[in-house]
Amino acid sequence: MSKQDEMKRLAAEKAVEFVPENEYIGIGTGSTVNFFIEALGKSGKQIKGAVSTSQKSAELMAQYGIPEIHPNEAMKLAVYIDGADEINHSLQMIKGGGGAHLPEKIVAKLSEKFICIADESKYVSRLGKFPLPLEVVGMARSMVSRQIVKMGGQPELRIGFKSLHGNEIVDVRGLDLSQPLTMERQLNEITGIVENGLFAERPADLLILARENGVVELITPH
Ligand SMILES: O=C[C@H](O)[C@H](O)[C@H](O)COP(=O)(O)O
Repeated sequence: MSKQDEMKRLAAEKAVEFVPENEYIGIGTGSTVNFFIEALGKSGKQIKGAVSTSQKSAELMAQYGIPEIHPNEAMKLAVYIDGADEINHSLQMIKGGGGAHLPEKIVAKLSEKFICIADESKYVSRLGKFPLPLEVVGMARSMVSRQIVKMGGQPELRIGFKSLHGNEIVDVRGLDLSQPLTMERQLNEITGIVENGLFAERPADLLILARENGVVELITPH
């Protein structure tokens, strides 16, 4: 296992301690969350059910005997566990490297507590090195891209990729993300953008960060 995977596994295993029994929870998407699903399944912890944010996570949950529920069946989720592509010191994030940020944002907003699990390479003082994913309705792709260029960004279509809801993903570099909440709202006002990958309105409440030396830190927003 690579050093980075080892860190992801450590953070994911720690997160299992924060899962309450007999509650509904949310489970995100990605390589870090895959370790979490495995660790939760093997822990023997009993939950009422979990909302998943992708087909891949749902399949893995089934493999480990974790019961799935539809988001519309859950009034609220006790906790949501997910990874991030970047997370800053206020625990605001860029997500959507796997194109799952729309369901992830819905599940995050349904959850009382959002716990992000990550290796130390994801923890940054300023968001923006990782390209920001936009989920875009196909017929608006060019129109949205022109708008993004006017805002100073460089849009790039993720070729051959469709989101869970059949939309396209445009990855954007070069936007000024120094005010993540303002930018999150501004982008979602553009007609044709279904959702962007900034999580500033609903940041994480806790970051479980695994360091290369094997230390796992619990970080709250500051
Ligand atoms: O769309 C994908 C999600 O937002 C993931 O949480 C994010 O891309 C991090 O994935 P990974 O744990 O594979 O780095």
